[in-house]
Amino acid sequence: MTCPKSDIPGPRTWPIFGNILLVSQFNSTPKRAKFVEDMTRQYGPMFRMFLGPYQIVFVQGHKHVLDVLQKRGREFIDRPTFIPGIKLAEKVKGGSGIAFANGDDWKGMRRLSLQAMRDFGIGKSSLEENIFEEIQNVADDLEKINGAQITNFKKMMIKANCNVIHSLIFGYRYKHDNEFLQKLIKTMDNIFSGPGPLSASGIFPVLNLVMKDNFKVRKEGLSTLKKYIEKHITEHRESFDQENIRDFIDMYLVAEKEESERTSVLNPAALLNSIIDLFTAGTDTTATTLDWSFLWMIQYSDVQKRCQEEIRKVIGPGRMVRLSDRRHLSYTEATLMEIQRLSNTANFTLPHVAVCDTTINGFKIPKNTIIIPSLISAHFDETIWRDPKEFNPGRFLNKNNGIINKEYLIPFSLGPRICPGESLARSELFLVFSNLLHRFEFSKVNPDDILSLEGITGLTTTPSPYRLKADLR
Ligand code: HEM
Repeated sequence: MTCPKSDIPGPRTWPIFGNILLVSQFNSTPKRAKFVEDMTRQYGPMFRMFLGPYQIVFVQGHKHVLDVLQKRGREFIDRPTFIPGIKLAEKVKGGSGIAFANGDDWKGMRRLSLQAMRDFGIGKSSLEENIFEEIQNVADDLEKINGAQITNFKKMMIKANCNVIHSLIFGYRYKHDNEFLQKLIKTMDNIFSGPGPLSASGIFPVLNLVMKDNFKVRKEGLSTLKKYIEKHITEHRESFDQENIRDFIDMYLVAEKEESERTSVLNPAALLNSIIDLFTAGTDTTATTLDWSFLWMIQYSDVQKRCQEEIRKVIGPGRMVRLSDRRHLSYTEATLMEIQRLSNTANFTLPHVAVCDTTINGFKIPKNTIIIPSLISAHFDETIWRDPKEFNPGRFLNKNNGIINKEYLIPFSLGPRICPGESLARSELFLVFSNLLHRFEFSKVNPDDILSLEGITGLTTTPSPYRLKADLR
């Protein structure tokens, strides 16, 4: 047995501050992947930085990411709720929900949200019907402007996704031109525009004066969303009928009743914060992935044509593509997989933390070390993928047109903290993508338009601004 190596490579640290400027740069740069690439060139694929007293270790490459998230996922299961960036955000919210909760609180609300997605969503026709309604609304809008330039396609996708989650949680949707829907989306934008969990100004508040870490905007966004959710919870309590469970809130009310005799982890603050998490984690991620999808399709029109040809053959004219068609639409499925591999809407997972003294790749990892597994590094790992930077849906297909290499694609992370919205997101991605391709031809506004396929990082990684047009087929 070899002794663990003690010092993980990393930049020189300063007393008290550690590497605060570098961590801030990581936190706020629109080119996060490039920042990590540069650090990797200097220090190797596993490197560390210090945010004040807190050590942050970046883990890269498929093998080590898999080890940390899945094989030994229990050793890195928690979130670093002790760091000020998270503490502050939780204080504004007034408690924790799912994404930044640990222990029994996390387990209780995560279980309930998974159950909600099972009961109201995945595999149930009601979810499919909800998504169809959203697709119809988007298609109507596209038809109205048939062939005209669209500069903010994501906005259309956000409305649709926001409604799907809204129906799941509150039991109803908005028309796409409804003023409340616009306000809700703006509120979520404000929440996303705030600093990430590794914010340095969370540790040294004086930095708020010089940094762009805008807690104020996030605070206002969270407080507006809280009021909105509270109003719905009150209305649900008043109209609750055990025989007619309408949505996630009703499901919580049932669980609350059943558990009230015992010590329960379910409480109104946990419900409120879990709804905030489902909303914020679920809307932007899926919409951004769809935004990426159509960008790839106008760049690779040959792939678009092949998907459309497959859909035409399997579905024919006159009906929508359904989830049950997925297994017959392998090329379309493989295309979506390749889009997710290259787009990396989430470049990294949320921060994890070592719950005990342990090791990664032979390096000593003391308890409470913050771990940032890189999903993008696993998707570009040359030991797994041939020509990883190339767009090639064929890498997910065998010669019989069957799906392969699924296990290496990890946009939703892996292990105990794997995204609980994965099935919902995959259903939405497939239905929206295939049905819109079935009805419209997407293309560059001008064939000479040069598209950037480099992402801009905020809390998610979005495409650089682009324009496209959609013509009825
Ligand atoms: C394409 C869409 C999506 C992508 C790429 C995505 C990706 C991720 C990733 C990478 C994580 C972090 C996992 C980790 O830290 O190891 C995560 C967590 C999470 N996601 Fe998603 N997600 C998507 C859609 C959704 C949807 C639709 C929902 C809910 C309706 C959702 C809810 C959550 C929640 C609540 C967490 C925190 C889980 C926990 O801490 O236990 N996500 N997601």
